[in-house]
Amino acid sequence: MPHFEMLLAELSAQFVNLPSDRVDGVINASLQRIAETLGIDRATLGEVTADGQDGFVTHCYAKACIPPNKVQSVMTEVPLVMKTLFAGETLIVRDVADLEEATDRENFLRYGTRADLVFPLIVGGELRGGLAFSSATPRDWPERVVRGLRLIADVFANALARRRADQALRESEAQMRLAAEAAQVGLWVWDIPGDTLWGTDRARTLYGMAADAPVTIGLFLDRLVPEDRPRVERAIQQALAGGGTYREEYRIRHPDGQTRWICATGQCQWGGDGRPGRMMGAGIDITERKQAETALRRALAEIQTLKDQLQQENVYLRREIEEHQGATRIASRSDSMRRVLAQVGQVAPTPASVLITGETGTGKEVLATALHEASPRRGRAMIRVNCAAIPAALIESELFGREKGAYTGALARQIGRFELADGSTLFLDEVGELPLEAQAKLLRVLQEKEIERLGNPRPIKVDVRLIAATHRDLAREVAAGRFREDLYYRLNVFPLHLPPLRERRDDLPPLVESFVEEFAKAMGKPIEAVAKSSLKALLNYPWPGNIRELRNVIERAVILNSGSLLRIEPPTLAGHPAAGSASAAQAGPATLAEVERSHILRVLEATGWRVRGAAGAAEILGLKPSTLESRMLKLGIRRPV
Ligand SMILES: Nc1ncnc2c1ncn2[C@@H]1O[C@H](COP(=O)(O)OP(=O)(O)OP(=O)(O)O)[C@@H](O)[C@H]1O
Repeated sequence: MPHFEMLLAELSAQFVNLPSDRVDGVINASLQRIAETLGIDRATLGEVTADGQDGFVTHCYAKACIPPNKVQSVMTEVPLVMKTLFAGETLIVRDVADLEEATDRENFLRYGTRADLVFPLIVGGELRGGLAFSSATPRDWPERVVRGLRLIADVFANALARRRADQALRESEAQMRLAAEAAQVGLWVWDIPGDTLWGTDRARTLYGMAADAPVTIGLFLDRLVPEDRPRVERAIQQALAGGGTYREEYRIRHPDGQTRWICATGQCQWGGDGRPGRMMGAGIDITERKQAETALRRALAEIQTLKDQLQQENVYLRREIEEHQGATRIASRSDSMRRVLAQVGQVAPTPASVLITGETGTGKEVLATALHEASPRRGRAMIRVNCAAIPAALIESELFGREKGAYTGALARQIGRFELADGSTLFLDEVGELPLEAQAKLLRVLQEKEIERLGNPRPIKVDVRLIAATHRDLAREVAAGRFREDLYYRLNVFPLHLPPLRERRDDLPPLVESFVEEFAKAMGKPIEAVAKSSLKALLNYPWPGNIRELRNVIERAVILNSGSLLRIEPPTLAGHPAAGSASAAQAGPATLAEVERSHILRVLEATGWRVRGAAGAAEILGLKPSTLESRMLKLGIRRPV
């Protein structure tokens, strides 16, 4: 074989299985060998840009007599060459001086070229570049040389195409890796016949595998939490048996003892022999999601339990209320009470706020209960708050609730009474005792129909019907600056006044009858009637403690009575606490409430009715002033006027 053809055969052989990172070097060396063999001054390879619009020199060999070709834009510098190449043809120029195309001619001469041979580099029908052989003097290009160089041009074109494809693959692999890393996805490939598992760094971290240690499927299975293992093995078997895909969530126990939840997906690939060749897949750490799910499930279970409890409590409370109501059914016969009850009938179906006024013990709470029970909200329990019994500092959190940590000592979240009463009725007893700041908040709730828990400015909508009660003359309290006028008007939309018992003596007989029946039944006493003289005495007594006092008197009488006729002694006015000289001994055996009342009275008298401060009644009794005040209210103790 002639020398040139042998060279071409040798060069072509070098490109077989040539790693892509060596292609450039071998092309450069080949260009030099060809140029030297054929006595050519310069050999240049240019590649078309990715958009196919231009080209630039990428490989070049030049002898000393001719400078390397520095063409930057082949489109503008050698348009004729490019036109020929795009047509898929070879440009053969014996003497550049004969070229008609001036641009090409001038630029060829500028680069010291007098003769040129240019081959298109075509892959898959697409022009990828050009291979040019140049001479500093005019020369002929024999057919044998042209044929041989065209062959080598094809070899170069294919090598460059392979290098490009390799590069693109590597880039896309790098991008995928980057994306997988960014998404914290671990990629793995299981070579099934060789039983080796390859994984990205992330995958190794996920599965707790050392960076360089070889991994087999057995090692992976050993890492599984034992209860998850059979399920994962089954899923792998199914994928290998033909299912193809695999998706499982399982726990991996790391060598350092920690357990992580992993979600893995995989795809099986079969080899030419029809057997599973490899499985490729990805895994992500879902520990946090799983923990959140568990916490949510636990919370839901807790909510369910609480809901059940609440339902039970509700049933219990309703029964309690019904029983309680049975005992305090409103006994009345007087015209004034009938009028009040008629008003209750009118206002009950509406959502209007109601203000009940009346002396202590006249039955304000009983009336509020009756109103709620006659309203469309009767299906839910009425929520009660005694404003006098709650220390001023706590009243707001009691009414509106508070978030955990709203203030020092607020250890848990507290639902306020307004929220509890949502959809029902809130009974604010002793509303006149509400501190001014709490009054302002109450007014806002009534206007906006939403509350804000302490420590959380997010408003919560509530639908609450308000019934307020007070033994005070609120108009006077407003005048004295102790009660907000605007709140007073808001509450006083529908006022109900309960007259004292002394002004509705007609109610006394039914009340006596009702209490006697209640206590006789509760104590198992066979009482059939009340002595007429007793009834007369009761009617003559002014009842400063109102119905509560009457009830206590009857309770005591039933306790003391033996036989079927009940004798009731009304308290002597002189001995009445409100008269200021209580004497338990004088009144004979007394109920606990009476003993408590007379003791409080004695202390109050001794302190000149001073409740608060050093040596005040509260301090002597070892009670908080607010507690003492609320007890005084309950027991009907008032400073004599
Ligand atoms: N009309 C009535 N029929 C039967 N019992 C009544 C009636 N009115 C009041 N009572 C009873 O009298 C007692 C005092 O009533 P209640 O607590 O409703 O009064 P109050 O005006 O709210 O008192 P305070 O102002 O001290 O809170 C309760 O035991 C209640 O059951």
